Amino acid sequence: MPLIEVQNLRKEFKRQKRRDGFWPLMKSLVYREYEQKVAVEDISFTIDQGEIVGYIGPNGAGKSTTIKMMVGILVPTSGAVHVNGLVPFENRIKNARRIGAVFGQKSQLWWDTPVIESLRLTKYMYDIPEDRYQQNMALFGDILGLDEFKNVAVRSLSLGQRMRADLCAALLHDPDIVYLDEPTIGLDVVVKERIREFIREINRERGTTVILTTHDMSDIEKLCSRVMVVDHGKLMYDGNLTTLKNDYGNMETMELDTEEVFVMDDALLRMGITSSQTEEARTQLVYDKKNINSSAVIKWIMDRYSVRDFKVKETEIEEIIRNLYAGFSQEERPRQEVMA
Ligand SMILES: Nc1ncnc2c1ncn2[C@@H]1O[C@H](COP(=O)(O)OP(=O)(O)OP(=O)(O)O)[C@@H](O)[C@H]1O
Repeated sequence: MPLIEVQNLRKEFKRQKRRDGFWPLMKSLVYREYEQKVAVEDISFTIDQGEIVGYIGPNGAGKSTTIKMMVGILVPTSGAVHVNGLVPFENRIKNARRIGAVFGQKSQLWWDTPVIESLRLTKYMYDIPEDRYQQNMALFGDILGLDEFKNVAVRSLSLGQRMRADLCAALLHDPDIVYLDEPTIGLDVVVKERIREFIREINRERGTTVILTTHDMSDIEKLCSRVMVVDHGKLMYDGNLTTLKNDYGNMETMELDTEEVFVMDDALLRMGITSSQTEEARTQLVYDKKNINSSAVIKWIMDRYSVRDFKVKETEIEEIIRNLYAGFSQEERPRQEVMA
């Protein structure tokens, strides 16, 4: 049986219509008008124990709403969620004991209390046996480097330190599932790497299932074998990263350094090549490698310019996701900029 089962899940919100202008605003104070917002629309998926799944999509796509229904904070309008065989909103306490959650912007620790005391309080809250607490503190503390700041009050921690402390607190009671919302946002590269290592380790050592929402595509590349892409409340893609890359990652970028100033030519535009300048005043040409061969492009350039240097770059995952959205947009809705 899958650990998480989501079937035809839907969530609608009723919200008051906003009116602009003085009289419409006055009128709306007397006559309240509501509009319906479908935040999650007919989403179905299953997640097995031990998976690390990236749940991604642009702002307002419906990611948090889905996760809130899996945690039991929100009641679905229709459809069903089962976690560990339980309906989360009917079994909030039981469900809470088996899950951990870290929401990037909010800490679950006691603000004025030193980290180590906060973690001890978590131990009592979840009734964690002393020996298990010690084992977990040793493993987590080591990877997360908690010793550096364990006696500092939570309010005085840097963002990266706080995130490390929060991750430790969320996993102390050995949850089966952990929901991580933007766990690396705003952190420097070293701390990001430490946090990713921690996520890999608890998944490997403890078999913890991880559901990760992030706008940082390196998190996805480094951690997730499976990605679910949600947009406008609908599940647009569910599969592995390699297929996502193969299906949507056909864009190639050529970076050029030429003696002469490069001027974009109509012939290149007609071939579907776009150009931009890098900060170092190099030219970047972007094209679909399904249609265009990079040697044909470089030949065209070399016939006209003295090329000092050029390199062809692998497609960045951000580019893939942008293509993915652009693909959907052509079919369904106006093009939009995603994952800036
Ligand atoms: N309590 C609520 N009342 C009304 N509308 C809501 C409520 N919560 C979310 N929404 C709306 O539902 C849609 C989906 O929101 P949700 O927070 O799930 O998106 P998200 O993908 O998590 O976005 P982000 O990446 O910005 O966190 C948005 O249009 C949002 O404005």
